[in-house]
Amino acid sequence: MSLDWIASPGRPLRGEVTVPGDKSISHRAIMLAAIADGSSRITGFLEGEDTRATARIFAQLGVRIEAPNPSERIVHGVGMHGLRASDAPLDCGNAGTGMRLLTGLLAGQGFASVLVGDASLSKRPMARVIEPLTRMQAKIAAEAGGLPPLRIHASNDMQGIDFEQPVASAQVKSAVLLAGLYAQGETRVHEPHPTRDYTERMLRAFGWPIDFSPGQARLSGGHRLQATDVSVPADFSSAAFFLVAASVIPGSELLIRRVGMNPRRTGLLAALRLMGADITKEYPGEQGGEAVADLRVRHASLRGITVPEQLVPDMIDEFPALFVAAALAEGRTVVTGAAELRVKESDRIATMARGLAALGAKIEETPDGAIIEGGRLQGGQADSHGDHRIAMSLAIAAQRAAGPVRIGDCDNVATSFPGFVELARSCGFALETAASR
Ligand SMILES: O=C(O)C1=C[C@@H](OP(=O)(O)O)[C@@H](O)[C@H](O)C1
Ligand SMILES: C=C(OP(=O)(O)O)C(=O)O
Repeated sequence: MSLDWIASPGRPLRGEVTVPGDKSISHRAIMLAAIADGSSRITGFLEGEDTRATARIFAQLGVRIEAPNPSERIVHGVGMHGLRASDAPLDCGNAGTGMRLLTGLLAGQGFASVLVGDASLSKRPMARVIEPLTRMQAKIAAEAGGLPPLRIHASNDMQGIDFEQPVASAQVKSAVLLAGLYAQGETRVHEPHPTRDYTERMLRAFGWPIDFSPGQARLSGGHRLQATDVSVPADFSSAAFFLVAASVIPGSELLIRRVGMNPRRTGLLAALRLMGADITKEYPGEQGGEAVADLRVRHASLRGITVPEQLVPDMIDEFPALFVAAALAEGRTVVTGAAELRVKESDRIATMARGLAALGAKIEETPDGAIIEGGRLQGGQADSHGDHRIAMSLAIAAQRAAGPVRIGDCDNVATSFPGFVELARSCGFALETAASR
């Protein structure tokens, strides 16, 4: 039985919130710690379904992982060649990041693996990783159309490549770099636009020689990783829902604590500020080698903008929330260059267009974005299509609707944001859960 949410017009948001650990960093921390020499302690680990699936997979591959406390893992690394075959398929759940990065990491092992996922992940394109990995001599079979399950055969003769990436994707870049650890010679990746660089930064933290700058990365195979402790900052993408919610609900003022501020993640901050948002950065610092800050957000009257295309990769997961801000702003917002949204957990252009239209918004889909006329929202029914970010975005929209909104199929929020309902309520959201009808 799945869960619906009933979200109602809310009161001003007030107080302080701390959102869970970064999903991208948590996946990578488990992966690198698993193939390092020695034991690594991960703190701030995201207890989400996606990252727990990745941890479970490494346990299946013979890595001992302890969980002494919530959000903490001790990973007893088995070294570069210590992973062992699993008889059972490796279930990545809902996680594109898990599946794509694991495909790269497992491509150069001396044993075969099968990667599977849930209904949503089973529809997501994997050819984008299979193609470069095949050029590196990996042997990977997919279903028709390059879809999961992926059957990865043993390969002991991976070769480095010089890869010109057609789409800006940190997952594809990371898959190629992780395969490059096991390849002979040099692996180079060039991106059409810089994307999040967590794999590169974490490889360096684990002692692997790597050269990288925005838009390019280069490493050679044949080294080893040394265990290190990883302190995971709070996920900007989870903070994003509170940034938008407090911006659009009159009378709100929220403080969001110690949020990861890697510039490849904070495009939404720039977009919201262009719209007139009142968000200030306080106490900038560092956590686990990443920039962090407290973010203070106060309600402001937002106006529509044309979202600069160069911001798109830096806010790729934040468009569902941005669409809500746009639907409540004065004037027109235009999004272009964001066709990647169509191959996420759902087609996020279509699901947001449908969801917001059901609440009376004027929103027109385009092949690579949307045109949204700001205005008023009404109550009604909207479906998240099992997509965590759509569910949370619609819950924000409902805080400004004229009546309650029933949001269908919200279980998957636990993939990235366990505890969202409780945290949202604690600062003023009107949000109830109910069994699906
Ligand atoms: O590398 C990562 O951790 C991620 C990269 C992005 O995907 P793409 O690489 O497909 O753009 C993002 O949407 C996803 O949530 C996490
Ligand atoms: C796209 C996302 O994640 P993934 O690709 O890992 O499923 C997301 O969290 O918005």
